[in-house]
Amino acid sequence: MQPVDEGWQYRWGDSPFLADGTPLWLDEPDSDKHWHDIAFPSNPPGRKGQEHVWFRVTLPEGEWYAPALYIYSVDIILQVWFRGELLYQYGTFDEHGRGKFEGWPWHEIPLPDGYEGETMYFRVFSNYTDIGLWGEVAILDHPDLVLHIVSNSAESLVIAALSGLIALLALVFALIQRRQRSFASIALFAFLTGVMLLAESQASLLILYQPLLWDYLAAGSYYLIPVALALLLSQWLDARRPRLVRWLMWLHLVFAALALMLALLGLVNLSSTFPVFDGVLLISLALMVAVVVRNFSSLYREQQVFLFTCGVFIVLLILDMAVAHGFLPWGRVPVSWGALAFSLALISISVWHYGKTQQALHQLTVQLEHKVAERTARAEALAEREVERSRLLALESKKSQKLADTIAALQDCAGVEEAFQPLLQALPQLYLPIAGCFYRRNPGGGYDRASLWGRSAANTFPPSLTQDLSGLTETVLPVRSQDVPAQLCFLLRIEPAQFGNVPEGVLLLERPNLPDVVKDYGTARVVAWVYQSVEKIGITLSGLALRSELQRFSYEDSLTGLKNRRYFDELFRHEREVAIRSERPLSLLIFDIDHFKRFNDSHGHDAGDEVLRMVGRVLENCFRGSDTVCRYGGEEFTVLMPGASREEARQRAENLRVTIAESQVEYLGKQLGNLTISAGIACWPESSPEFDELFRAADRALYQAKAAGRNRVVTASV
Ligand SMILES: Nc1nc2c(ncn2[C@@H]2O[C@H](COP(=O)(O)OP(=O)(O)OP(=O)(O)O)[C@@H](O)[C@H]2O)c(=O)[nH]1
Repeated sequence: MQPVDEGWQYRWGDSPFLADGTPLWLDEPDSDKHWHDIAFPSNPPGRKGQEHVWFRVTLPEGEWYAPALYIYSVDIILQVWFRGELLYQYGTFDEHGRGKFEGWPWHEIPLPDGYEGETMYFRVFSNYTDIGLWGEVAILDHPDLVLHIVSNSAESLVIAALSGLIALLALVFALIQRRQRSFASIALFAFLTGVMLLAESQASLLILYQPLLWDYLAAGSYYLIPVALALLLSQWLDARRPRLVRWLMWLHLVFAALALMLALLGLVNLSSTFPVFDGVLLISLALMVAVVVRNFSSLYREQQVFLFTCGVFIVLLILDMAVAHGFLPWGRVPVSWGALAFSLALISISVWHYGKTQQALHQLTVQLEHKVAERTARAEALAEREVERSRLLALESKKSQKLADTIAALQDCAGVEEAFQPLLQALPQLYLPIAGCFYRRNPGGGYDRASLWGRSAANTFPPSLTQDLSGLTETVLPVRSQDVPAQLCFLLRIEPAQFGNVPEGVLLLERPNLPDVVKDYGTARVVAWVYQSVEKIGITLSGLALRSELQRFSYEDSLTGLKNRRYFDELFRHEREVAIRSERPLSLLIFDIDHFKRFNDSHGHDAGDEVLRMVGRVLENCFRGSDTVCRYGGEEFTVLMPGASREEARQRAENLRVTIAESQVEYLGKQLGNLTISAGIACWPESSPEFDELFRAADRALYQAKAAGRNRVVTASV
């Protein structure tokens, strides 16, 4: 490639044309004074609003197969004259030599043989800020030119493709992610960058030779880049209400739409919108930079990196702009490198994010697995606990049923003594599988082992306990599962107790050994149940004791301790049946104390009571166990003697009479003399074949004894 960078001359204005269309300036004698030297055929000094300029150059020596003159770009339309002929034209010149902007393509002008040393003329029209050729002008072979173009553009094409790919990926993310708007803005930014790089690359014309179309695309994407940037910024700084940024976004959007529309309608030249845009861009970039700098610290690290690369990209764009407007000498500004930096930043951020996401996912998976394992274990424990709980409940309900049966059996008993038999039998069934032992109070006041159950219970529980139950601590509610002692002690109390408030029995149990899963609450529950069961048994036995006591009271004479009249009446009926059935005799003795009124009167009622008690004691000794002695009322007594004949009865009565007559009555240390009794006897069937007459017969005999002078026994005869 041979740069054409020497011998350039320019001449403001447009050449007049001969009738055959040849410009006069091509072959004007004495023309050198109109032509001025210039280092490069671009923007000659002293334009003063002129829209036409001519350049000429003498083509240098060179050896080429198919030489062509390569011009990077032209502002804005061009005719190339060589050897008096129009060799090349870009754009359409009207009769005034003016024309419309038709894009900024690169130009290849094939050179005829022997061009070396000859002068080439360039007629340029421009109503744009710049006028003239632009970039570089050089001679090279056609294939080399193609290669040159391709290699010039390779970088941009690759980066454009990369940007396109990123745009696509960001678009996909925008569709599937939550932070859609950010991704959509990044997609737009990357897409615009890609399009701009492709459209601005020289190779685009090799793909499709539509310079104006590519320029529209370049302009559109270029104009919209600040829109994407502002959009992104406004989203990232959403919390800070970046009104200025939004306003700039709308400004650029409206500008892009207006510029492209007006250019397409032919109302303005597309080229003339560039300087305006660049001016606006400079201002809005400065404002956006200010906003970013102010809020930089509130952004995420990746946003900062992204904005930093955007900044690099924008600086390159500004440099490119400065070159385009001639503020800087021509040189290729690596705008694509800015885009590359942007793409790489995005890729790195994505990779970093991916890594972080993977890491977070991994952690999440580990956490989830951990949680699942934890929950499974908890569920299993709960299930196990539930099984054990229902087992415990089933056992409890079985035992409660057993307790109910036991209580019912106890209630059927006539008294406490009788009740202890079924109770001792029931205890092992009530409390197993808890090993235990029940002690019953002995007459000496200590406690003897009465029932023992469960493995190793014999070694655990001693055969007896001392009266004071030393070494034992009574278990009382409430208990906490954690505090349950190794040995439990429950006292069985019966009210009213025969011996005051002393327990009638002691239940010792080992601590219930429950499965771990129910231990925390189950142990206390079982202990409470046992406690309540002992209480219930105690209450039941107390009921029995009370019942016996009441029964005793209803049949007993409280003064003498002998059976009373009610008892006598019932017994008499019973013995009557037995006697009739067994045909055994039944004798009845009725007696009363002689002149008891007199005794009472002379010694007092209390002394009389003592006499009655004394008679009671004598009676207990004078009769057999099978004979029943009753106080029939007042000072009148009866003795029922089953199986006793009349004679036997008489003898016992006589024995009684003598014993009483001989007994000294002593009251309050004073001897009160002797008393006598009178008695009447009747015997079935000897003295009274009619049973119903038996009592009356005995009574009559008593009356006869009284009448006969008292202190005697009269036997009723038939
Ligand atoms: N101290 C005492 N006196 C009683 C009790 N029950 C009845 N008496 C008395 O017993 C006396 C019975 O008197 P009577 O029925 O006249 O008979 P008596 O004086 O024993 O005369 P005879 O039977 O004819 O010998 C009355 O004075 C009653 O008050 C009692 O529980 N205690």
